[in-house]
Amino acid sequence: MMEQYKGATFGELSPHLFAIADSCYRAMINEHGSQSILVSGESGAGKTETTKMLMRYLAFMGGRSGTEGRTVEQQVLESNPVLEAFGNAKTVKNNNSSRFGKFVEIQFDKYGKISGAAVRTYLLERSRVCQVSDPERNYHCFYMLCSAPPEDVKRFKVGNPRSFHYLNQTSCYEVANVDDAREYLETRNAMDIVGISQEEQDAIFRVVAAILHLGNINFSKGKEIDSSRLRDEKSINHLKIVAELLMCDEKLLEDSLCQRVIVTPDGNITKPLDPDSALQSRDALAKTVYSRLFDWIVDKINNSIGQDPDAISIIGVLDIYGFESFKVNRFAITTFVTLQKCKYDINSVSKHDLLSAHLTVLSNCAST
Ligand SMILES: Nc1ncnc2c1ncn2[C@@H]1O[C@H](COP(=O)(O)OP(=O)(O)OP(=O)(O)O)[C@@H](O)[C@H]1O
Repeated sequence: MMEQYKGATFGELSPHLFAIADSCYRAMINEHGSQSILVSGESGAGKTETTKMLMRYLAFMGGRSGTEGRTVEQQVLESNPVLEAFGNAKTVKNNNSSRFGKFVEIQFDKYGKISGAAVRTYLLERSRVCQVSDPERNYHCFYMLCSAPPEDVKRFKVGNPRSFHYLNQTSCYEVANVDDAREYLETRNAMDIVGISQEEQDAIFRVVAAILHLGNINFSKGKEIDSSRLRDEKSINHLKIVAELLMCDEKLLEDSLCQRVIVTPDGNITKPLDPDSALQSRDALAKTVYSRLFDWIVDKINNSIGQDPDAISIIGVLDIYGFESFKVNRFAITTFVTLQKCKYDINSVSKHDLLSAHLTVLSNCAST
């Protein structure tokens, strides 16, 4: 199919994503300018699969033959299973839904050959780490770790996913035709390929396990007014495990959950948190640690692939978030507020205005 579309005039053959990739590659060569392909559509429409096929076509056109070792394009394609383990989850619409935006930048030299690449990710859905509802699941990596070989389950102190609060808010633990135990081994294998060492892999899964235990820490009222303390022996035990896995001081960890530090010009003031606020600070920590882990993995992949500072042009492929429809959509509410701030009358808003409001919200999210 790639051979058929290679060099064919656009529109001459049936519509195909290879026709788009081919005209994009030719435009880059003939007009000496960088190009971008935007892949958009509803969740589950096939954007991520399309992005992978577009990359295969660009590798077919711009790949180097006879290169020793793994080529840039192979490495980009091989990074997908790692990104999907940490950034994809089962949703209502798609068993393998990307919960982040991805811009793959493929760099070309003056001969039109691929010389480097970079993967940039946007707006990982952090809330999923702590909050998930039926019939959806949390990120794949959590279930993979719980289904790991017995020695790893013991080493990372995990077990049945039903015993973790961040996983048992929904009754969905398995995905049809997906074997989490096999996916765990395949993800570790994919990590080997993208240059993540065994030691680093262990550290990654320690963080994943720590987040699961963090979610099982609960609080009750402390002695002082509006203060909190660990609720019971179970919570104390989970805190100990988190501190051990994250290699941090147990007391400092507890303080960071039960207290808030206010920075003032006259010095720092420590204020206790009530049990509800302590729960919020627990969830905030889990979300922050997870999104930093994700960013670290993306950086690691980029270092391993390698960039070409002398690239003549690039082809970017943007795989954006799939559109979804919720009963309560907080993003839409934020957009509505933004529209009101912009003094729009909501009843006379055109699609174009709505889109620019969405973009304003997106860029605000990105900058905060
Ligand atoms: N070209 C294809 N051939 C066969 N199956 C496909 C193809 N494209 C997509 N699918 C099927 O549809 C599912 C959803 O595709 P994909 O994950 O690419 O959707 P998406 O648009 O990226 O969704 P989201 O926005 O939720 O991430 C895939 O897991 C696969 O089973």
